[in-house]
Amino acid sequence: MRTVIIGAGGVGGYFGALLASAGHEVAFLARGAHLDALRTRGLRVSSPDGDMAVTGVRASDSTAELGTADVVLLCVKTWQLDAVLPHLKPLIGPDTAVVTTQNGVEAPDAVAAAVGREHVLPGVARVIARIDGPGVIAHVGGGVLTFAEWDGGSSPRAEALREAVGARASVSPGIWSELWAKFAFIAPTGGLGAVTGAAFGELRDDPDTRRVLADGYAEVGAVAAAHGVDLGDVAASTLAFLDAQPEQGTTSLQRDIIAGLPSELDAWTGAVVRLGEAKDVPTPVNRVLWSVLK
Ligand SMILES: NC(=O)C1=CN([C@@H]2O[C@H](COP(=O)(O)OP(=O)(O)OC[C@H]3O[C@@H](n4cnc5c(N)ncnc54)[C@H](OP(=O)(O)O)[C@@H]3O)[C@@H](O)[C@H]2O)C=CC1
Ligand SMILES: CC(C)(CO)C(=O)C(=O)O
Repeated sequence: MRTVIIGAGGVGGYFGALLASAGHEVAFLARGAHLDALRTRGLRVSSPDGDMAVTGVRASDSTAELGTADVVLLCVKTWQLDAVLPHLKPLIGPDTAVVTTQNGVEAPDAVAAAVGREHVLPGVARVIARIDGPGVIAHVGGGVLTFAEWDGGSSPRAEALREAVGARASVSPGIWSELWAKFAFIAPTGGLGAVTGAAFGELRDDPDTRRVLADGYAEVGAVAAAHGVDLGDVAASTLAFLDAQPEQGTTSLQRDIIAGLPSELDAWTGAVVRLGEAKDVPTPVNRVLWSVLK
């Protein structure tokens, strides 16, 4: 299988290294010092599951140099998508699958507008990984890529990708519920975490912030329902998920905002408000978080 990874960061570097280590042909779109390091020293991933080192890496800052792919793993941040999408065309053959990994629920539509819906496999990345220096990725935990065809079905190309990634991949008929369920967790938790600076443990233990989170999760559930996705008692299930996370855990949104870096706020909290407005669903908790953070 020929895979092109768009964005060799935490997600792209980790899953790219997994595929390359399993003997698949992998090429990376990268830039700057990271690109130089990939070309000269290769890609290294430190991981509690065992380190990976990929040498002889094919990498470029131009998709035109990478050629068509069976699978494109799209691994840039949401705010970097607009710049990348017009450059996907050289990678797309008749049956190419573009798998989205972005947090939030809007990336599949944005990619479909650029390359055609028939090429898009909505995906969810459950991993904690980050760039630790040029050519180096730190994998902290998790590591499962879930995806499906647009309608939740499987296909020969989805099965081929599942086999290529191995135990760390699954094809899910509930891919849209999975995307929305993760969204229900990250947007309110990320927003409240960014406003307070508190980690998961403190947010869930304080009865007041716990209540704010429960209300924020329920709002995303109502927005999801209005968009045709039933998340059930999402406040209860998402609080249970939060309770199982490490006490010191935080979201990337919180870390990026507090560090003064560009963030995915628009695709997380902003999207809750926007998608709620589109269906006349009030989202007061998320709206306050959005108003403060933007
Ligand atoms: N990291 C994680 O653990 C998880 C992340 N996600 C989601 O996955 C997505 C990717 O996140 P993550 O992997 O953390 O992001 P990273 O910032 O680690 O990686 C993105 C990479 O793409 C590169 N890139 C962006 N635009 C271009 C371009 N035009 N040309 C070449 N390279 C480019 C960036 O380079 P540069 O640094 O130069 O901009 C960077 O190396 C996000 O939507 C995130 O929410 C989901 C689950 C977990
Ligand atoms: C689920 C979580 C919190 C794990 O890193 C995440 O996806 C993020 O922070 O972007």
